[in-house]
Amino acid sequence: MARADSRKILADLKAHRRKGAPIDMRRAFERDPKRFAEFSAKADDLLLDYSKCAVNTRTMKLLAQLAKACDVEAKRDQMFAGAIINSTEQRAVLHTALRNRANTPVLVSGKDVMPDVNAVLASMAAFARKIRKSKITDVVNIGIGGSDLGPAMTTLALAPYHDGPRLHYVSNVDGAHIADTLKLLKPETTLFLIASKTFTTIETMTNAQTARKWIAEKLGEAHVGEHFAAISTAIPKVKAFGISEDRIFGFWDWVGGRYSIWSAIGLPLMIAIGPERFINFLEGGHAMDRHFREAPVLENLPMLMGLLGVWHRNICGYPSRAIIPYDQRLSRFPAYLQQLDMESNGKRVTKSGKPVKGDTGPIVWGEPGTNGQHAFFQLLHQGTGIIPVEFLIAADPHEDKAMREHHALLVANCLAQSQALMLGRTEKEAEAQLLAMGKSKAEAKALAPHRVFTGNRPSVTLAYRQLDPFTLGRLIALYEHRVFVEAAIWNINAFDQWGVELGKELATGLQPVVEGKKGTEGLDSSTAGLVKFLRKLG
Ligand SMILES: O=P(O)(O)OC[C@H]1O[C@](O)(CO)[C@@H](O)[C@@H]1O
Repeated sequence: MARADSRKILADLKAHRRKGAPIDMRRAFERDPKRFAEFSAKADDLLLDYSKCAVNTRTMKLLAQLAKACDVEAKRDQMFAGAIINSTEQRAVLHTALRNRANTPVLVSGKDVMPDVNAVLASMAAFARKIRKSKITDVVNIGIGGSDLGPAMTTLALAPYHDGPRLHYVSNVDGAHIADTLKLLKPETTLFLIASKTFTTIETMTNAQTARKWIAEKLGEAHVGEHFAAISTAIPKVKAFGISEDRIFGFWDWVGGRYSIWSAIGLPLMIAIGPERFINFLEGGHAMDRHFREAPVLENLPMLMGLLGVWHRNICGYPSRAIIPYDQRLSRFPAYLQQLDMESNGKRVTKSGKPVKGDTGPIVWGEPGTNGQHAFFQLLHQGTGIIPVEFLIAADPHEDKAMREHHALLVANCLAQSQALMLGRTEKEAEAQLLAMGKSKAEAKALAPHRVFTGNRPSVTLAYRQLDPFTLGRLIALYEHRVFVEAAIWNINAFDQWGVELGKELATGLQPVVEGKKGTEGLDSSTAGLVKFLRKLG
């Protein structure tokens, strides 16, 4: 089908919503005891419950038609086949090859990439084993964006499996970050991993030079080599920094930074949890790839999440979505998804450079539950706008039986929040409750509006057995593919990030002005005023 069909389906979806699809969820649940069964799907033991979204059978049928009209399945197959789908950079997009545990050939310009993928994985494993057995007690990953968020988030998520040296992550160019980290370390037992796809990112290079100076000052220049290793696609630049070839772990231009946790960028995680568990993590990603390629659209978790994302963004007009893991170890997952989602789909032109009609990526944000409940949930429940929520919850915690009470409370809270968003509380119910609490009729009437919850607010819940390496791999791949599905429908390129360039260029120009080596002439008066103010106080 052509894109004209997709415009027609979008119009049908809008009409369908206007004319009152389900859409009172409370009543829909009362009427249909099978609602959960109809509007949930599983990939093995990973469950997506989307019955608490205001959709019905026709909504899902129209959304499936939209996926067809936008050729989502064909585009997916092109990605897996190594087609040049990152059109502005003329690159294939093959992070899936990095976790291709079936080891089937994956061709880029006619060449199978799997032998190189396997070779890097083997050298990472040998290095990780060596470090895990060595005197190294602390490993510091210096990187930013995709060269930081993935390993940092996964190291925290897999804390129960962490039996290697301590891991530290330094990303910010703010000297406070590396200074506070170095204070915790002994140079003799510290290894620095410099992680940068391009090996030009100014934050990473500045931190790397500071770390290099620290080692040289404390141990002598001759010892620098043994305390550094690097992860990059730019091997000559790494060598010029002074890191020997046997300590460089490469990857390829067909791996985007925010999709690179599966590559050598995952080395710190591998050092933390060991190569075998890292392979389990890759296997999880691969299992989700198979599900994405094989499951029919309405049983396919990434397709469903992508389609619901489009429903909420384009049909319902919700500008943001909240990610709330009821899993403390996923506390950096929302930050990780911010880069994955917003750097991929924060685009205003289509693949052919024309302005997009309608909206693209929403604002993604979140915090772990239950903490968020005591901070911003007020707005989720009673604010004037609607924000779809994505809850994540494990069935089986790692903590021992003595702490089961914690988990029961965690689960109860997670389920209660999605229930409250959906059910709400009417004014009549609020009044009745106040009367039962002993308030007078007049008091109940006055207070009731403050205690009303409009309800009918959408959420999905992702439930899994346990946050182990395999499941974490599945969850990350699920979100990657959801971003892909949305981009395919919006017809945008999810794999470039030109939007980060302008600020970088301007910062380079401003650095000498801030340092006082250049005057403020020609700058806008706000920037000039701020420079002067900061220079005076600094
Ligand atoms: O790994 P590099 O090349 O240092 O880049 C770090 C990050 O910077 C970005 O290019 C954005 O500035 C991200 O896409 C990337 O993950």
